[in-house]
Amino acid sequence: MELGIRDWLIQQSRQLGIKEPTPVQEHCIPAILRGQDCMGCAKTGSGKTAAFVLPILQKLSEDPYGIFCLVLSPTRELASQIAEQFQVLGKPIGLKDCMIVGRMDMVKQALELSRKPHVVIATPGRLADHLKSSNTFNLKKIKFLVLDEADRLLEQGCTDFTKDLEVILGAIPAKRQTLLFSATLTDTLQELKKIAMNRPFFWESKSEVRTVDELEQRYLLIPERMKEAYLVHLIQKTQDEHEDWSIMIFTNTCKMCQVLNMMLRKFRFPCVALHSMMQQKQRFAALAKFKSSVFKILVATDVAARGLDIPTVQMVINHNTPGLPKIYIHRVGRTARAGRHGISITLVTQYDIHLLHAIEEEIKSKLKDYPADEKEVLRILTHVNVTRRECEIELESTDFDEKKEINKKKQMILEGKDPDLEEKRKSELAKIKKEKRKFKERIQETLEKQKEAQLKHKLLKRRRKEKEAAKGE
Ligand SMILES: Nc1ncnc2c1ncn2[C@@H]1O[C@H](COP(=O)(O)OP(=O)(O)OP(=O)(O)O)[C@@H](O)[C@H]1O
Repeated sequence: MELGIRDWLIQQSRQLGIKEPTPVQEHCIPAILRGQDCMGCAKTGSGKTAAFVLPILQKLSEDPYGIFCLVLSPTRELASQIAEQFQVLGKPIGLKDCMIVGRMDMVKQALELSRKPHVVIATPGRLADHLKSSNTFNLKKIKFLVLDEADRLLEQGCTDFTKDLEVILGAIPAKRQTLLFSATLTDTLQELKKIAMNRPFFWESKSEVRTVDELEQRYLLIPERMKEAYLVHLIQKTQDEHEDWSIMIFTNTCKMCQVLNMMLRKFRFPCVALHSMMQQKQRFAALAKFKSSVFKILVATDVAARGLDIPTVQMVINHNTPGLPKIYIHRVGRTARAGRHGISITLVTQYDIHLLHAIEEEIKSKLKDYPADEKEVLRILTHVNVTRRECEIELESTDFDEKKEINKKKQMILEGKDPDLEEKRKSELAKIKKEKRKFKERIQETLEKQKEAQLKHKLLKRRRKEKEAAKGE
């Protein structure tokens, strides 16, 4: 590499199969080494992680101290993956890293932080908790702040990181290098520019199409009640036709994820689930089993949509059409990475056609129809639907929904809210809304009655006039 990267790092990169730089690396690494802030927007699987890990390690090797760099990631699994890249590439300099993510032992983490690791890789919530509760470490001397999946960290999705980011940004020095990366930076560009304060070097891959050429993108227009039968059919077909295969299935809720996983297991498919209602240890274990091909199917919610790099994944199936094109881009980006081929199949019902159009408009490419064997799907339809229903009943008999409520309450407590008060507030709000709706309906009714009366009155008047006119004649 002619990018100013030292020999030891080049040697180390080779161990990861990194020989020639990808475009995002070619452009961003020199800028980072020059000391500039950097915003890199490049397609999924194009090597954005090494684009920041390599120059940071080089700078660290020139002046090693802790805590030198802070990396923020939206999910715990992605944080763990970034930590792995730092560990492999930073081995020759004896890199000390530390991962600070939620639902893992906080005391152990505090101890690790106090030992001044070179690099801290964290999810915002847990790091903010440590900053608020502990004085055994500080981030006042960090040289680098990295926001991986930067747009996700800034948007107000179901997990809102903005408050935690405020705490973190308040704890780090203003004089630092800020590096922001994602495959979808453009929506949040202005907010991101505020975080990268020193007129950042901005690099975006030029291609019009937002997904990679090696990805074959298909859709299947089907009725809602046939989704699972198609899913089973697609998996069976892949299993029959390929010796080496691996599929990621994305669903929209934790419950659906759990039901599909149970159902596919009943069909003896080797699959595991990954969603936010699982214990963190289970989550890491599920991912490890999928990565090592012990299980060939991962059924996941969008917690696995961004950043995860599992080279063996050949197929992504969207069990639901993503409501946001951005989510689609990240989901299908779990396959066809680093120049490999891959296929994505999105299940679209008659109610989701507008979503499909929005996706096509955003990615600047048309999805093609997938030719499925409908007869085969019809043959298994009843069996699949009965099995699915059985799994739903089975799940309902467990405390899955209850756990969800408990998790919600826990989250509220962490946010400093009183769950009971919140509950009351919600039900009162619902009551007020209901009353308002009733009031509106009553007004509507009265207006309609008035209109009707006016019409009747007009009609009578007209008839009377007509009668009088007739008499006059
Ligand atoms: N220069 C390179 N040559 C070959 N492979 C590379 C190179 N750089 C990175 N890779 C490999 O490409 C894969 C994808 O890289 P990475 O996970 O960094 O992608 P990404 O751009 O961050 O994707 P996403 O947007 O999905 O997070 C990894 O397995 C990585 O080891």
